Amino acid sequence: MSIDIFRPDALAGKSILVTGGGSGLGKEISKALADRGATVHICGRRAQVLEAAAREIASSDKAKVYTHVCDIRDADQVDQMMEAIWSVGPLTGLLNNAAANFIAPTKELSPRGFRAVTSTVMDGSFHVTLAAGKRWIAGGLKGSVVSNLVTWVWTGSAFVVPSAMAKTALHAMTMSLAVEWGPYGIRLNATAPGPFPTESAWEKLNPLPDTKSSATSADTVPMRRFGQMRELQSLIIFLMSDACEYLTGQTIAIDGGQHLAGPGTFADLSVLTDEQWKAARDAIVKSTERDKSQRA
Ligand SMILES: CCCCCCCCC/C=C/C(=O)SCCNC(=O)CCNC(=O)[C@H](O)C(C)(C)COP(=O)(O)OP(=O)(O)OC[C@H]1O[C@@H](n2cnc3c(N)ncnc32)[C@H](O)[C@@H]1OP(=O)(O)O
Ligand SMILES: NC(=O)C1=CN([C@@H]2O[C@H](COP(=O)(O)OP(=O)(O)OC[C@H]3O[C@@H](n4cnc5c(N)ncnc54)[C@H](OP(=O)(O)O)[C@@H]3O)[C@@H](O)[C@H]2O)C=CC1
Repeated sequence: MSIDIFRPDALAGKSILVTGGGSGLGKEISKALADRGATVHICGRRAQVLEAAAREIASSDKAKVYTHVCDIRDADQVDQMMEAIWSVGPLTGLLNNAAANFIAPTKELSPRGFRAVTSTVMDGSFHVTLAAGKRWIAGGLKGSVVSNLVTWVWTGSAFVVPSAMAKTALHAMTMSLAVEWGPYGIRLNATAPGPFPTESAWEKLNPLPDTKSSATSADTVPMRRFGQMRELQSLIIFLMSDACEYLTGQTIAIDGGQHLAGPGTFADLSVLTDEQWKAARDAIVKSTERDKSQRA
């Protein structure tokens, strides 16, 4: 059956858990999933934040929204949450979105600081993926896992080393389980957003008003702007729908080309004027003509 992902009910019959769905990108994506007819489960550690988010998510549609207070670092809590979810009905999709991060010089990180990030991003996402996956396999059900990663899985990043390490581990999980669980009809993909400003991420990654990193600047994005929520929402709807079930094991960048425009490329030349390009060409031609004049 072909699915038009632009149909308002493209996700009717779907049930999707969004970890960290109480704030930021998770909340906005949850709204879009509910809007397309999915039942949405959100989890996080703060009950009040989740309740407020659930009201917002449900207001955009009649879809059902369930909240779960759960620290995904604790595998037992994750298993209890998954039991509660399955008592309502099995999931069809999981968005690994919950994360922890802050900028810090790596030489200053304590073991607990390192674990605060990696245990949330890597261990936590693995716990939730495993808890969903083993239930899908036992029940003979298909499933779609999408993990919200970052382009540092390809480039690495200074000053956010635990996050870069843990997100890269999930990139490896995505490729590995796509193969191991493909025969069960379980797909794993990931998104790697560029800068989509959210309150919490910007407080932790852009804390100094006068020391802005190029990572959080729109100027470094070839498209010269931040990402818009609806763009990320559309990609996740697509990955959670039945529109392209042959797509698995992929991490898809949605960053306006930012990670391809690094200082080792000529990306910065996009500021040259036509006159400067003409001068550059003249200089190159002169160099070539000198070379030619020396040929036999
Ligand atoms: C491509 C480009 C795209 C553009 C840019 C965007 C790229 C986005 C990519 C990814 C973005 C995100 O993930 S943004 C996600 C942002 N959201 C969050 O982080 C929400 C969750 N965060 C949290 O809960 C907290 O901030 C966090 C500290 C991480 C964990 O809280 P906990 O209560 O578990 O931990 P705590 O007990 O407070 O602290 C644990 C230890 O961590 C240390 N610690 C805490 N903050 C510290 C700090 N700033 N510097 C050093 N160390 C720190 C403490 O001193 C403790 O160590 P000891 O002193 O030894 O005890
Ligand atoms: N914003 C951006 O530009 C980009 C974001 N991303 C990724 O998108 C995702 C969302 O980021 P963003 O919305 O900006 O950040 P937020 O801080 O708003 O979202 C993180 C969410 O994770 C939850 N969370 C954190 N730790 C745990 C835990 N141990 N157990 C359960 N839930 C937890 C938080 O809720 P609570 O504190 O209540 O537990 C919060 O709702 C992250 O994976 C991030 O790496 C990637 C690239 C760019």
